[in-house]
Order: sequence, then C-alpha cells, then structure tokens
Amino acid sequence: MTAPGVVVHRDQDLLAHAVAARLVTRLVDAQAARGSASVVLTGGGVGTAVLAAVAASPARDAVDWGRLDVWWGDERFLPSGDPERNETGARAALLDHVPLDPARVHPMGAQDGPDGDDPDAAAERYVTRLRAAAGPGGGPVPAFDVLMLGVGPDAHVASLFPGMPALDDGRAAVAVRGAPKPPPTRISLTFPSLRAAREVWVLASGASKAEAVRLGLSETDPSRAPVAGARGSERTLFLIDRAAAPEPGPGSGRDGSA
Ligand SMILES: O=C1O[C@H](COP(=O)(O)O)[C@@H](O)[C@H](O)[C@H]1O
Repeated sequence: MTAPGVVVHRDQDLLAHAVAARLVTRLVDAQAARGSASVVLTGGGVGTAVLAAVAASPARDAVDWGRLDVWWGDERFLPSGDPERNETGARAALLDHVPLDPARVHPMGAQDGPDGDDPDAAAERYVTRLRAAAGPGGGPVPAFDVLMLGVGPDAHVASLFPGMPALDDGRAAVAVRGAPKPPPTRISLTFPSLRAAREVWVLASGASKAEAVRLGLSETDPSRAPVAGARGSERTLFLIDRAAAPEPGPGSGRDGSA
C-alpha cells in the first residue's frame, strides 16, 4: 500500500474545483496512455460538488466521455431515482451532461432493480460485472484509474463502517445492513476492490472531518477507522480543505496549497 500525500485547499468550493481539474487531467492522461479510463465515484457533499465542478469546467471537453467507465464505491439500496442514491446525485451533477456510453456506466443495484429487494443478489451482480470488466486473466476488479472516496466523521469510507463485517469480506462488493448512517441498507466495494485502484483520492471538507482525516493518515487499524485502509496501488491522496486538516504535527510532511 502507498503512503498517502495530502493537499490542503482553502475551502470546499476551491477544493471541489481543484479536484475537478485534477480529475480531468487524470482521465485525459489515462486515455492517452491506455485508450480508455475508469473512475469510481463517491456520494456525499464533496464528491458531488466535484462532479458539478467538472460539469462547469470548459476543460471537461478534453475527456473522451465515450471511452470512460464509471463505477461506484458504494450505493444506498433504495429505488432507482431516489434522491438519496449516490447515482441520482452523480447523474444530476455530471453524468446527464456529458456524452457517456451508457454501456460503460455501471451503477450498483437499486431496490426496484432485477434483484428486487435483495441487496445480497444486487451486490453479487456487481461482483460479476466487475469481474467481467477486469477481463480474462484479470483480477476480480479492474485496475481503476482513480477511485474517489468521501469520508464520514466516523471515519467510514464507501459503506465500510467501523466494526462492521464488510471490513473483513474478501468479495469484491457486498451488501451492508444496519449501517449507522441512514439508509441502513447499502452496497459497498470492499477493501480489496478499493486497493485495486491505481489512485485513491480521499475527499474531506469541514471541521467535522478533521479527526477522520487524522486517523486516515495514521496507522490506525482500518476496522476502527476504515479510511486508514483506503490506499491505492500507485498513489493515495487526501484532498481536503483547511477546516478538515488535522493539526500538523512535527515531520507531518504535508504539502499544501492555497
Ligand atoms: O453515506 C455516505 O457518506 C459518505 C460521506 O458523505 P459526506 O456527505 O459526509 O461527504 C460518502 O462518501 C458515501 O459515498 C456515502 O454513501
């Protein structure tokens, strides 16, 4: 696992625009190198603000949207179109405004989907889709170019909450029941899937996230602070605003930006 870097921006608005610029560059570079790119989206305040900032950026046209695979790190298991679904927010903020190939958009299952009200079956369907995308001879999931994660004040990422069984699950995606943050039933990628990403970006804004960021940058057991287990295979970045920045300790090695 890679040790994380940290970039601090002035406030949430600047954070969202800076991450949007970084995301466009990352996708363009991946497409130049490999012909296509893949991104894993997060729900939450900053994650959705980043997508809106991409939509508002003239640079978005540098991305070949038809050669982008879009995945999700987690989803709230609700009917499709429910405003609480991460997919709904992502579509409204960006996905409905760019010429994606619908076959390359991979939402997690909804309560009114082909598996009905069965989150285990919906998670298993996602496992199958991920494996198919990884290709013959590939692993259980593709090597995503970039995977973005919001983080909760309780240090959860995706729908991996402290102390819950999903943290130790080796399947690529699982159903989560009894999540402490509503809604209680969700689908989430697991740690092995998060760590398959070339780059993991943890996004955090606001003072309520500062302790989670501190834990995420530490060696804390991921079963207590799941964000501490979110690491990319090539690079891990914590992209945060000043309010979410923990007090810098001696030798923190933090690089910052205004
Ligand atoms: O429930 C969730 O929460 C986190 C963080 O959301 P935020 O609004 O506090 O930033 C999010 O990353 C995750 O995808 C989502 O399902």
